[in-house]
Amino acid sequence: MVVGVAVIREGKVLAALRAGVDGGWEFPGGKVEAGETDEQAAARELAEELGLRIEVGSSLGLEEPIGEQYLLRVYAAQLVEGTPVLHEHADTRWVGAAELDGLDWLAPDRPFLAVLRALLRPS
Ligand SMILES: Nc1nc2c([nH]c(=O)n2[C@H]2C[C@H](O)[C@@H](COP(=O)(O)OP(=O)(O)OP(=O)(O)O)O2)c(=O)[nH]1
Repeated sequence: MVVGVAVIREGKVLAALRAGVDGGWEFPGGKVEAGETDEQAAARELAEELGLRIEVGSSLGLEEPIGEQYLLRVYAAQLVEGTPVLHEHADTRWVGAAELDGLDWLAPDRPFLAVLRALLRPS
């Protein structure tokens, strides 16, 4: 299982740019380790990758395959403390609902965008 985290602050979500040839915009996070819950993995990865303290909330509800070995779940989270420090990513950006489709997301992430748009822009 891979967990991605949609950190939401003031109506925007934090997108992170994975560096390298297979790069693209993603939800920061990573693989869930043995003995860890999704939520623990999410909090650990956000501290390691970006130096952020978060409060992990609900899953966005979908699971999307990443290749043949992994599934991606994305969790909403609130920022408790910190500003993003780029330990592994090439860039980060706070993105509003209207700007979500303009980023070049990794393919497994795209189905989550509609759910996220509704969260960012409650009707
Ligand atoms: N973190 C993250 N990974 C994603 C997303 N979408 C997506 O396809 N992936 C892929 C990219 C990677 O192949 C894989 C995540 O692996 P990773 O290398 O970040 O995991 P990790 O931090 O635990 O690192 P490691 O096990 O390779 O040391 O999932 C996403 O939104 N967030």
